[in-house]
Amino acid sequence: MITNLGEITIEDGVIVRIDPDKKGPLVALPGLVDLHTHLREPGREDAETVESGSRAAALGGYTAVCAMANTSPVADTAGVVEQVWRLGREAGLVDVQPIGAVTVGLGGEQLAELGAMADSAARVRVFSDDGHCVHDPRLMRRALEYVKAFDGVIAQHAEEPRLTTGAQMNEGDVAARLGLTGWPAVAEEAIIARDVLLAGHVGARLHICHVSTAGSVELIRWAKSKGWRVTAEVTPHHLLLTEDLAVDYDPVYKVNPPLRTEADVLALRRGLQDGTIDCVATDHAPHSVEDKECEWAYARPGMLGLETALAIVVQTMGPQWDRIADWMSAAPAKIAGLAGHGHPLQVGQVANLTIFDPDARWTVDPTALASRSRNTPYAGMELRGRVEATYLRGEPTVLNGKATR
Ligand SMILES: NC(=O)N[C@@H](CC(=O)O)C(=O)O
Ligand SMILES: [Zn+2]
Ligand SMILES: [Zn+2]
Repeated sequence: MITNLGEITIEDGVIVRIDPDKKGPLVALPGLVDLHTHLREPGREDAETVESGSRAAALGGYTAVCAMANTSPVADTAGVVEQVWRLGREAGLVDVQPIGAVTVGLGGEQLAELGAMADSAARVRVFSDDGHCVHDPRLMRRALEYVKAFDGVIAQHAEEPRLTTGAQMNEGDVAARLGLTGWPAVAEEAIIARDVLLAGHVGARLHICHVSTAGSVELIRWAKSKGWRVTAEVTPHHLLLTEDLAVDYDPVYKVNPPLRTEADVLALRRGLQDGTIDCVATDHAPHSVEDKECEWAYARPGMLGLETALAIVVQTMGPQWDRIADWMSAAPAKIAGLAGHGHPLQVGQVANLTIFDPDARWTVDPTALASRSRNTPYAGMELRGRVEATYLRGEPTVLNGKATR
């Protein structure tokens, strides 16, 4: 089959020709890769399934997503990660790469069978207790030592739980005014400081999930200057939104780590621009209506991200297409060790790609999203730029802004 996308020609799933003079107004990017997605299956299929989340991902321009382990049962054995991997293949909309839990049941007490997950059909290379912090420093050290043997990586949700008990939003003036318990920046920074030291000591790879504070950016910059193998991600929402949105107690803005201050947002953008932060990851966190549309204190933290990520990154960082290809495709593919993803658009490469219309305007309608949940913080917002088409190994998963299956 030969497909002609303006300047790019695909044949049998491979890019066979690029004619720069045929370049039109649309932007072609390598298929996006999300390092941090919650697909909720098994266990919370009411909020999302591998299939619905895969469709949301394809519509957002993704060709691969890494599925977080905080499912029920937890993805802490070869059996569960293989199940998620198989469900991803059946859905066939994106490559679903399971992340394995670091500890049994995310309990933080006993290492999970990391080697068995690595050797399974799912070939797990990224391990995370996301949702929870691997709190015990000795266990963290052992996890880093263990994955070093097969060049795996520990992705840490950096949150010192003793400093965030009962926390509801960023600690500061706004929380004080609203009467909500604060989640201080130091709770994130203290764990990052500890873990970059551990990663340096062990010589293993550490990845920091959803970096949210200016101080965290400084610590990661310092760790990288030491030559330690540390990478980091930022979410689209932490690049745009601030704590002030909590004023009306709308729990759609409740998220972990919390939305921070304008100064943090600007530091995160600078950190991404100067390479301190390696990539953008969505932390797509679907939650059911019961879990989300209730009082702030009872609502689960988390927001949708897959279908809006690219437009938000273009809005916050500008149309720097080569950098965006790095932040949202090459860098996350490299961190996750995903062969066949993240390569530049060149003749001879597998045709995983995204066609983006930078001028299309659309209004986010939570009920029109492919996700089974509707907890988007961008409801009613007009966004500029939309994914027109997504190709996975040359096959369209999205055409004219609609999923093909
Ligand atoms: N980000 C969130 O607020 N929630 C995530 C967990 C997490 O990423 O820590 C979830 O699983 O809902
Ligand atoms: Zn997390
Ligand atoms: Zn998460």
